[in-house]
Amino acid sequence: MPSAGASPKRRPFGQRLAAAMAQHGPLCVGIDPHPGLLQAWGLEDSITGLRRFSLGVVEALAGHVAALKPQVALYERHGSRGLAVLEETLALCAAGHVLSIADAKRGDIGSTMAAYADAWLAEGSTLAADAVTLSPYLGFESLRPALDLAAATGRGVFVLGLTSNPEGKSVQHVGGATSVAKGIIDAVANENQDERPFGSTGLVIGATVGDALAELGIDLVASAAPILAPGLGAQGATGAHMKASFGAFWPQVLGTSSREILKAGPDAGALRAAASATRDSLL
Ligand SMILES: O=C(O)c1cc(=O)[nH]c(=O)n1[C@@H]1O[C@H](COP(=O)(O)O)[C@@H](O)[C@H]1O
Repeated sequence: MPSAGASPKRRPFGQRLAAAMAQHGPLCVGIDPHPGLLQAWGLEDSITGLRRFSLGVVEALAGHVAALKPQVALYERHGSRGLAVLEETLALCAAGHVLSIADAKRGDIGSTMAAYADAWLAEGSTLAADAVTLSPYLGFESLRPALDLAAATGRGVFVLGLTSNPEGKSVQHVGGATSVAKGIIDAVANENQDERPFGSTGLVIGATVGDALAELGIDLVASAAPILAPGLGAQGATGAHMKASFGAFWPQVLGTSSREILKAGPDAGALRAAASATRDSLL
């Protein structure tokens, strides 16, 4: 069983991420083993294919990018053996000294949230990553067990603020100048007080949000949050779009792209070249 009370053995996630971004540039590569990508790599949609794909991505990119982000759903669809491959993938990230972000998008009532926190953030959990994505739409405070455990173990979280999908607006933009998303971003700012360059409570703001930050009057500098920005590549956003959308908040932004880079595999050199080209578009 994971041990929630263990003392931290590592620097806070926000500091470790800032160092990784300074060393490798502001790119995270998502590990999204879609059936079509497995096929394109010459692999079966099976546990063996999932394992070869996942370990191949980590082996190719550890030491070359700031972070890797396995998409948990694509392991869950293979059942318990898929989760075992995810555990192996996270362990290989740790061994390769590349930060891991488990894209699990967890969010539940507080008592259940504590169990999710144990899975993704506790010492001794085989699923623990350096950070996990969380959904705050049961109320930001419902995330408290995960926020507290991340702080205790030197891990981080990325809380959904403005998501990259077009449907997100129907919830997140509600309220205009006092939007639902702004309330979440203010709550994140409260978690990161006095932490610079940024704290360990991050935000997800889609690379595809266009003018939404300006329209909603959102100040990301005040949040002191690292910003995970998906939507780059396969969802249509480019580095130029992102720089226009984020403006003065750019130093906080960690772009993340999955399919656009993964389709360059399985050759490790081709994967690295695709990641480098995307990273360079963010510099
Ligand atoms: O939390 C995420 O990473 C996420 C949030 C969001 O708003 N939009 C979004 O696309 N994502 C994830 O980022 C990845 C994007 O994959 P690509 O579109 O292939 O680059 C997927 O795993 C999504 O689940």
